[in-house]
Amino acid sequence: MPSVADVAAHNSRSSCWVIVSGKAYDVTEFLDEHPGGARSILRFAGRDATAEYEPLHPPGTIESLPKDKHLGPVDDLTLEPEPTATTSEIQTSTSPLIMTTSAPVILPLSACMSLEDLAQVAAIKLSPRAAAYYHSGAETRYSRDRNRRDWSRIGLRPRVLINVGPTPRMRTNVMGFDSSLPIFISPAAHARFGHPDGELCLARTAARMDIAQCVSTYASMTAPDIAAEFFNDPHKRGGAMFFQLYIPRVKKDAEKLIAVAKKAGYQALVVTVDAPVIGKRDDDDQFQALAAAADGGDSENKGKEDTEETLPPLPSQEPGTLRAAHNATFEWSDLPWIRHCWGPEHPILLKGIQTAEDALLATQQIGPDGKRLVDGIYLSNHGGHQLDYAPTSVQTLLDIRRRAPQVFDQLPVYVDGGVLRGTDVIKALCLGARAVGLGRGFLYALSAYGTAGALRAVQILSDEIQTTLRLLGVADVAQLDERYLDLSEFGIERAKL
Ligand code: HEM
Ligand SMILES: Cc1cc2nc3c(=O)[nH]c(=O)nc-3n(C[C@H](O)[C@H](O)[C@H](O)COP(=O)(O)O)c2cc1C
Repeated sequence: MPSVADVAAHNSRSSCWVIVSGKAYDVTEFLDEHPGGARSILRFAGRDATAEYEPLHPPGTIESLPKDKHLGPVDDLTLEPEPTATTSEIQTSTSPLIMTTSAPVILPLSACMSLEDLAQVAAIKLSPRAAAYYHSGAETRYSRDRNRRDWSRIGLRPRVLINVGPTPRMRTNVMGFDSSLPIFISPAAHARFGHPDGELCLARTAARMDIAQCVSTYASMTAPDIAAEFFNDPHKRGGAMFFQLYIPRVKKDAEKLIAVAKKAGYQALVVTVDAPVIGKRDDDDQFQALAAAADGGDSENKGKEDTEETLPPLPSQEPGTLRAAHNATFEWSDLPWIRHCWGPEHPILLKGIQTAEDALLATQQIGPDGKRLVDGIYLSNHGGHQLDYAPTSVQTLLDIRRRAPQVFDQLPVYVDGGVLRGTDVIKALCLGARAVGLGRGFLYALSAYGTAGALRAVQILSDEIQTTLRLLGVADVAQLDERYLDLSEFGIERAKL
């Protein structure tokens, strides 16, 4: 049984032991294989890494190391774990607060009237590390910010004196599954950064509010545990469970992920195609660098000034890290392989389509059985996390409408990016989307108030969608179209009456 002192003696790249949940592991050989990069582990060489490791990795992750690397329980864990920079008040150069308030008051849930309110509570509650991760955007953050802005550049044109009845119809079909609302939960990694129940909060919300949840490959809980929470929820009214797949570098790993998702009962596969490499998010990278510096640098360079020799590589230059962990060779011709692994019964969506050209190509992918390989396209720029200056979903919707309008007749189109209001959802539907996903909206809601926060977010959106429909004079979301929009800010004028 190793002692804390034994572990502390293995504090370098040449011999690196860490403690996680009271047990010691030899991670020396694993360092260069770690998708989060060697440096993120080296910071904890010879120390307790639980606080950093735990919210990021699903249970069972470190247990998958070869058995001979399990060194057993640490016998004198009476020592207080060292505080690490994870919990300190590190702020990146852009201080990524979600929203600034002159007086940071935590609104009670009952007083949260919008998703912005929930985001404001989250901004106060989230650790700086989590705020950096959730709020970050690629490079100049242009795409992230434009996502939100573009919805506000579209005006609404209400028709009056129309009897829409007391409750306009909001139900729709999302990937073959009935949904109480034209919204769904976009896949987002690391929900346990925001709340200890992480993705389970969202699974309960999907089940109880009868909407779909798309679970990330990098969820902080296992895909089977999240699905079990959804399917066994005692208050379940409906909903659906989709699995989001990043194609890993090793094809066999993709096959394993798909097999696990199928076995767990996931009902649609959402293949993310905009991430052959992870985007350059300065806030995130800077946070990690500041945290390492606050800890005194990695064990080999502790206390030393940054010099040409000691300067750590940029995250993308570390071998095998997250930036390079995805399969950069995946292409259209691989879709039959994905369909083969996933099987014919359940739908496949491509997430991250950003041009009319690719939307059209998606409709043209035909399998050996003569059927379409893809059942829907999902327009997204990944919340501005991937390619900076990539188009917003509004721009891509307009691009498809102008250059390949037949796409809308051939495949259902889903969108996300910058959506926080019922009016945003309505605008997307008017432009031809079937349903709209929210990423940060749900991350902030669960970070603010766990399951109750996420449930509240759906209630708010439902209320806003319903109010908007009534004020527009529309009785059913299926009746929405471009006539209800003012697109003059995009240079699109209406024909004469
Ligand atoms: C015990 C010490 C460990 C620490 C401190 C640690 C830390 C981290 C950090 C900070 C990231 C996020 C990197 C980013 O988002 O930029 C990460 C990602 C990752 N780690 Fe670890 N890790 C540890 C062990 C492991 C082990 C043992 C495995 C697998 C056997 C693993 C698998 C992964 C994977 C797959 C990711 C990428 C997906 C994700 O972002 O969740 N990690 N890790
Ligand atoms: C913190 C965070 C994590 C994300 N993780 C994933 C992921 O694991 N897989 C994925 O396909 N998309 C991921 N996305 C992108 C979302 O699915 C979605 O496209 C985006 O959040 C929509 O923009 P919004 O956050 O403005 O709603 C993530 C986005 C954020 C903000």
